[in-house]
Amino acid sequence: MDAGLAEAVALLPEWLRHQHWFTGSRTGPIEARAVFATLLHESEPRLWHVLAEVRHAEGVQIYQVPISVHPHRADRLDHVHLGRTSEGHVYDALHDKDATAILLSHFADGAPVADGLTFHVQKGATVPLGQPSLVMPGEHHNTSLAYGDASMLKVFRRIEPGRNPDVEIHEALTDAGCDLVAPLEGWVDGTWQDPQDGSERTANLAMLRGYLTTASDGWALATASVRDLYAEGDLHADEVGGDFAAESYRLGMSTARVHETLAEVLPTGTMSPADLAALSAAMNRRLDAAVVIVPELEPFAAGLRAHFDVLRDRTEAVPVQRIHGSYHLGQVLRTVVGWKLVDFEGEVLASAEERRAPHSPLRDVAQMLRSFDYAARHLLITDHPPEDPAHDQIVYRAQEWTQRNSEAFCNGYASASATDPRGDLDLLTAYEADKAVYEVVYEARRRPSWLPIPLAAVERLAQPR
Ligand SMILES: Nc1ncnc2c1ncn2[C@@H]1O[C@H](COP(=O)(O)OP(=O)(O)O)[C@@H](O)[C@H]1O
Ligand SMILES: O=P(O)(O)O[C@H]1O[C@H](CO)[C@@H](O[C@H]2O[C@H](CO)[C@@H](O)[C@H](O)[C@H]2O)[C@H](O)[C@H]1O
Repeated sequence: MDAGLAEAVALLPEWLRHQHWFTGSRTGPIEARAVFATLLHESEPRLWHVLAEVRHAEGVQIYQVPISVHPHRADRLDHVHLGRTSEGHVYDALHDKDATAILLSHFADGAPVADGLTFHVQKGATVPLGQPSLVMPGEHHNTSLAYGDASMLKVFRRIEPGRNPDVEIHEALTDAGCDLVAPLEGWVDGTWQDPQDGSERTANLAMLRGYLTTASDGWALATASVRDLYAEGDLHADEVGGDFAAESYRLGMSTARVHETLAEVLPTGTMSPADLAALSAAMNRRLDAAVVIVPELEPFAAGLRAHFDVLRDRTEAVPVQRIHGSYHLGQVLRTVVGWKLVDFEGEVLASAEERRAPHSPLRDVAQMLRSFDYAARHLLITDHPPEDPAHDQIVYRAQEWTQRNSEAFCNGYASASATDPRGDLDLLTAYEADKAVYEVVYEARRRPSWLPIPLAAVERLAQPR
């Protein structure tokens, strides 16, 4: 391996430990080695495209880490400085505008860049050459670059062999003419040899899609509405200026339409009674594992199990299809022409196989209902903790807000679909309870101060209906 590259790869473990998108164990030793590296640019900045195999306390994962090397320290990149090697200073290339311009230029070339790295452009798409890139702010699981307001390049960080569901679903919906997502413009494929058994592996590494201008994310809009409600403690959700129910209704309609198109263009099937029993068992297993990680779940376990066990006794099959998979208010953007859905990658803690599997669309609906509950309750933690005299009143208002928006969402969904999601309340509730259990583990690991949100949901869901 190139000596300068080897020195740069040696800097990765300490840096990875602090990246939000690193899903491995942050404590204990981390080791990294390049399984695939391509020199994309020779002179300043030297640009390496690297796939690194990363070993940590909980396992082995592959991460995509493009790095740029400058002979002199670049002050503007101080926040993404990995360290120094004999060749110069090493940076996270995705924050380096010189490097990201080079990356984009490879789409325009339209030819394989090197062994195992191929940039594809969708027919009719324009690559926004010359537009400077900006990393999308926020704590995300990948790194997305906006090139002006023309296109957005999403660079997947954790790489798993096979098609990435985000690319697969954007391609299917774009080809179907669906205008409820940003249109797919291109993608990057990588092929490398598995370091364990030498077999060839291929994966989607990045995705170029149209930039949605005038977009506000659903979480920001919904929580602004909740803030309005909290400020008027005596008024109900339908009486305050920032009522969100009409948006929730429209979001329900857009969700139903995306589900309908996905069912038209991607494979569908059914969950037989035996499959439902297996789903019930899987939900119970997830709960068992979660109770070990978060013992506060224990008092509610029996109540939750009742929702999962109902699925075991079903006698009729349930239709399944590709769905969003990790649906929440942060995954929907409100533009002047309506709601758009983003990020079809599925749940970050789920396996690649689970993320590609077909499910009932009710799973997405249940997840969005959980998100309404999150939006309603998250300010309780910071602004109205239990010791605040207004706490109980605000909790009541939060429940009203959740109920109002959940109903509006389901009404909107039912108006645009042959199915009212409340028609199968048992399955909907089981999915909600399963997601709440997932959230308990997610928050315990990543945002412990938010743990009361899913714990309150678990407590509510554990009561008999
Ligand atoms: N096409 C787009 N146009 C404008 N903003 C977008 C677009 N796609 C995503 N975003 C914004 O970027 C954020 C990150 O994108 P997302 O696909 O969810 O990445 P991640 O999986 O890393 O969270 C989204 O929450 C959204 O606010
Ligand atoms: O966005 P991802 O697909 O990576 O999903 C993960 O992160 C989400 C948090 O950003 C997490 O969602 C949970 O918190 C949201 C508020 O931040 C809330 O709206 C969701 O309802 C709640 O589940 C998601 O669970 C996790 O997989």
